[in-house]
Amino acid sequence: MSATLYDKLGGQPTIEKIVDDLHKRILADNTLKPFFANTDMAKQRAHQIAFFSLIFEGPKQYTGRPMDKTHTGMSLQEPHFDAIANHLTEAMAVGGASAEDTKAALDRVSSLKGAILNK
Ligand code: HEM
Repeated sequence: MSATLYDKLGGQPTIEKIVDDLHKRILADNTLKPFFANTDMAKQRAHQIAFFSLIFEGPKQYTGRPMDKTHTGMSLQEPHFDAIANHLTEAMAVGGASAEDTKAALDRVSSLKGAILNK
């Protein structure tokens, strides 16, 4: 059996590192930061780690809401999505992910774009 993307990335410790770096980048980005003004970032961290585990074929531990319900009413536009995708790409590079694994991860996240933008 071939390794899952979750395993190839380095499992839970790497996903945690990537999410921490991603959240640092999001909160340092003035176009994104306001969206998270009322968000409990500790809870968000746990949900994001669990969500990536789910879509990268790691352990199924996600108990958050589906992507369309979560992001409804935020008036999210394509540039918001692209900004987070770019921060994720950089966080993955810093986390030591290969270009191939980063592309595979971004492909999965991008397949959720319609749901996240509620379009
Ligand atoms: C790029 C792909 C994205 C993914 C994979 C993603 C994933 C998630 C996940 C897993 C949650 C937690 C859901 C829950 O707790 O039930 C969440 C919440 C949230 N997301 Fe996203 N998201 C994305 C894009 C965005 C964008 C572009 C924005 C706004 C700029 C955004 C803003 C938020 C906010 C504000 C919350 C927290 C809502 C709350 O406080 O309850 N997300 N997202």
